[in-house]
Amino acid sequence: MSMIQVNELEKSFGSERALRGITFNVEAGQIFGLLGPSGSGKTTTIKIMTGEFKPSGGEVNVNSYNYKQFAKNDYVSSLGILSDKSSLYERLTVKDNLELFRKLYNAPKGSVEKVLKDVGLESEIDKTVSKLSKGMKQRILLCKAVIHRPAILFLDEPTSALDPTTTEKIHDMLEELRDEGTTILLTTHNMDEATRLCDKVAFLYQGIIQDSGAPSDLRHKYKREEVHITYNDGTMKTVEKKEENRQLLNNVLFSEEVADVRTDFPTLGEVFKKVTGKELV
Ligand SMILES: Nc1ncnc2c1ncn2[C@@H]1O[C@H](COP(=O)(O)OP(=O)(O)OP(=O)(O)O)[C@@H](O)[C@H]1O
Repeated sequence: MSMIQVNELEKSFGSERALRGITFNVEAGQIFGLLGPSGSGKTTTIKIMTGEFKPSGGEVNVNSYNYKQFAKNDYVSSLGILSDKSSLYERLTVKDNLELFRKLYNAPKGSVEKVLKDVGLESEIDKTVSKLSKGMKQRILLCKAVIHRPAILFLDEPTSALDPTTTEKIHDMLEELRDEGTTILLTTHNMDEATRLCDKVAFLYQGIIQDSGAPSDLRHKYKREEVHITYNDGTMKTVEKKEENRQLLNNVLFSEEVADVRTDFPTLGEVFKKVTGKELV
């Protein structure tokens, strides 16, 4: 079942076309990654789905709601949102912050303790937010976004500028949420994150989806059919993997003169560069 359906979506700001007709679907229980460099339209796409921006053209349906219904309370309460605008009350404790949101969303008692345990911060429950590290605050923001167990989670760069340990903890939590059936749409610049987490990604560049698919399918699609051979004397040779070289390549595997044989399997970052001509930074 498709949880998110985006069809020929357009968004212009004055004469600037931030989104130029993008189309994609996200299935229920998938983690979908929108990947693109700064200014490619990732945040604009999320803001349309959270009801902050109106589309200039095209169609968007999320969880059976059409974008014209995105201001409805029951739509809004089915979402969890983490963006650079998400914030906490710095002078309140972690518990008081999360209790506020628990009550706002009518989540059951005990949800605060449970969600803090999920991110490994149960021991910080009585700490004042201003005394937490940046990585801890980000994990508490994620707690705030998921305290009511939303059906859909929108995450705008959830791990940017976080250390590897915190990033790992956030990834574990997102995988758990996915396993519980939450549909997650995230934006990232981080290709390792996308490769590890996403069931499907879309490469967004200049407001256009340049290609999309499962990370491993995209890596296979754009791999070069070449074999790099290094001989014992240090010389190297690149041979195209095609029928007329079959005998040569078969022999290489058993040759005593060959030190190393390598094929190209590009990273998702290399695929992005191949498709868009641009580094994903
Ligand atoms: N409120 C706005 N008013 C005018 N232009 C905007 C507005 N929001 C976004 N834009 C423009 O739309 C384009 C896409 O911006 P967007 O924020 O969606 O990019 P992004 O991919 O999320 O970038 P980043 O990775 O830097 O967050 C940019 O050219 C930006 O200047």
